[in-house]
Amino acid sequence: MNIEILKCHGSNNDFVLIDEMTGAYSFSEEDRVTIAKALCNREGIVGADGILFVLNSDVAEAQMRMFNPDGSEAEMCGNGLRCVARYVTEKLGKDEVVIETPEANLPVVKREEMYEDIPSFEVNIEPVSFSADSLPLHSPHHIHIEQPIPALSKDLTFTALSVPNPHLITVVPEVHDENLSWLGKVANQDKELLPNGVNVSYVQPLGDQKVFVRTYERGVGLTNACGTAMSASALTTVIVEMNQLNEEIFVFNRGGFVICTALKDGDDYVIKLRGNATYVYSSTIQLDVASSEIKEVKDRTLFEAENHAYAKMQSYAQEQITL
Ligand SMILES: N[C@H](CCC[C@H](N)C(=O)O)C(=O)O
Repeated sequence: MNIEILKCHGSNNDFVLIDEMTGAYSFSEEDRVTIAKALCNREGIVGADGILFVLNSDVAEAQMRMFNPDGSEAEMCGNGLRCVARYVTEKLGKDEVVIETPEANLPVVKREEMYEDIPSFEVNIEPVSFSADSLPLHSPHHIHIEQPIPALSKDLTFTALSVPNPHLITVVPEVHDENLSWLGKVANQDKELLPNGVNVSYVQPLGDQKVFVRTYERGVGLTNACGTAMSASALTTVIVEMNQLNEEIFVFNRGGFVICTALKDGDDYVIKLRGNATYVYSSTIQLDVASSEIKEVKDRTLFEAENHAYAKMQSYAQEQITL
């Protein structure tokens, strides 16, 4: 089958967006898993941290379904939702729409530039829960805020929350990728402790309302950035009184930076995630579902200007981390 693809990214957490609103495709659930594994494969011709299927919705302007490279479907994807927000708002000629996701219909809005020539999109990250059952995390504690998890580490403490995909957050003085990789693998292998797996993030404080976040993503591994993890990390820094509620928190990552704001609505938290939604290229892929073989059947259309602009924003972000 031929599939039109749009390669895009949020903070260099990159995705393949496939528009099903046109009715051109009728993917089975098996097709979605095959497409995710084939197109995300970094040894293949495309390579990505996930697939964003954009579908029609009965309850919102569009629906997003996100699949990890291992074929698993995630409840939510923050960087991906910004890319879908840009795609749907531009397609419908609106600045604000609602996107249906598995556990919530989320408002998304086009915001002003956050860096020279980088328009920003702001999305709601919710529902948020600190209940261990919401991940699920099988633990003697109902709530984990800076609590040890002996099965994972003898000296780190963790905050557990779902947004609504599952996250473990730990604050560290310095980020070491090899330690995080090991921790992420152990956490995602222990199906007794975390039956649905988990995204694991290190948070390094950088000063007032500024953090660096590095994430080992469930179903992927280490990525440049994880939108839901950066949001969960920002909220965690508020809960542990490192940063302020209702104030912008600049979350730096390997791929750039985003701006998170944690808000409280009664007993519920919601996190506003604001960041880029950059297009890299569009193309047409021919996929043989039986063999999972893919080949490109059209020359790529490159979005060179916006990638040039984004490269400048990314080097600005790298400078902030080393300051
Ligand atoms: N790996 C994540 C899904 C993608 C989330 C991430 N790319 C984001 O931007 O939030 C999970 O399985 O929960």
